[in-house]
Amino acid sequence: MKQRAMIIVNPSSGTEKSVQFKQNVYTILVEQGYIVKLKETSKEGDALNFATKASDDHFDLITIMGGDGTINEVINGIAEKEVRPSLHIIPLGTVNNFAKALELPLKPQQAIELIKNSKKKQVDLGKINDSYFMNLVNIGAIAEATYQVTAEQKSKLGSLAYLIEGLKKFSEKDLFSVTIATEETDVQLNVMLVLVALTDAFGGLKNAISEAEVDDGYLHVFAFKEITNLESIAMLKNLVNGQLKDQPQIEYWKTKNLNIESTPDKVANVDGDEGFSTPLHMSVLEKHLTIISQDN
Ligand SMILES: Nc1ncnc2c1ncn2[C@@H]1O[C@H](COP(=O)(O)OP(=O)(O)OP(=O)(O)O)[C@@H](O)[C@H]1O
Repeated sequence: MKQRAMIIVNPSSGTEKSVQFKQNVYTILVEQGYIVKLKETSKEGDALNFATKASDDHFDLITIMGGDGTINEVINGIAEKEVRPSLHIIPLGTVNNFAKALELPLKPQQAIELIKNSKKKQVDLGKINDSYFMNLVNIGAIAEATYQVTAEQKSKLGSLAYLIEGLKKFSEKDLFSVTIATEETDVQLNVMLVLVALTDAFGGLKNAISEAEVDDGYLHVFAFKEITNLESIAMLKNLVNGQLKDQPQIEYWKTKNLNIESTPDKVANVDGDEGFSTPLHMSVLEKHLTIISQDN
C-alpha cells in the first residue's frame, strides 16, 4: 500500500515563505511515492486538529511548514496516539529553536529535500500537566519578557528580542519563591527564573544548554537565584558558551520527573507561548517522536 503524507502549512509563520515552497514540498512527496494531503491553518488550534486526524487516519508522515508554535501544536495532536506519524520539519518560523536543536537544515529547500534520504531520529518529548512540549519551559523573568515581545520586534530581532526583554526584567530583581522537587532533591529557593530544557537550543542559540541532548531521556533544570546587573552580563556570556551551570548563582539538576510550585503563582512559558500556571508537573517520554533528520 502507498504511504500517506499530510502537509500542515501555517501561512502566517515567520517570513511567510510557505507560498514559495508549498508546491516543491508537494511535488517531492509525490515523487517519493506518497499520497499527499495539504492542509492550511487559519487560526490557533488548527495544526493540532489536523495532526490528530492524521494520526487517527494512520498517516505515515506529517510535513510541518511553520515555526515552533506550529510544531508544538502538531506534537500535542499526536503525543497520546499509539501510532504516530514521522515528522518532517520545514522551519519557516522566526526563531526555529527546535530545528536548530535537531541540527535540521534551516534553508527551506534543503529541509524539503531531507525526505529523499529517509533518515530518522527518535527524540524525547516533555509532558507538562495535560500538555506536551519539545523545547523549553520557563517561569519568571524570561517568561514574562516573552509575553511583552511584540510580533514586530520578534520578526525584526528574532531571538535577540527575547534576550533584550529578558535582561530588562532581570534588572527589576523580581524574586519569587519556588519549591523544586526532582527524584533526588526537594528544595525551596528564591529565584528570578526557572528554566527546564529538553534540547540544547535556547531562544534560537544552539548549544546554550550544553548538558541537554534531544534523546537523553532527561529534563534539565536550571534555577536562577538573585543576579545583579553585572553578573547578568557574565551570565549572557555563559549562556552563549553553553556554560550556564558554571554560574555560581545558578543551580542545576537533571531528572525524569519534576514538580514546581511557586509563591505567588506564575504562568509558565511553554515552547515560546503562554502556558499553564504553577503548580507544574513535568516528565519525559523518552524517544517518543520520530523526526526526518540528517542522521540517525
Ligand atoms: N493563518 C493563520 N494566521 C494567523 N495566525 C495563525 C494562522 N495559522 C496559525 N496561526 C497561529 O500562528 C502561531 C505562530 O506560528 P509559528 O510559531 O509557526 O510561527 P512563528 O511565531 O513565526 O515561529 P517561531 O515560533 O519559530 O518564532 C501558531 O501558534 C498559531 O496559533
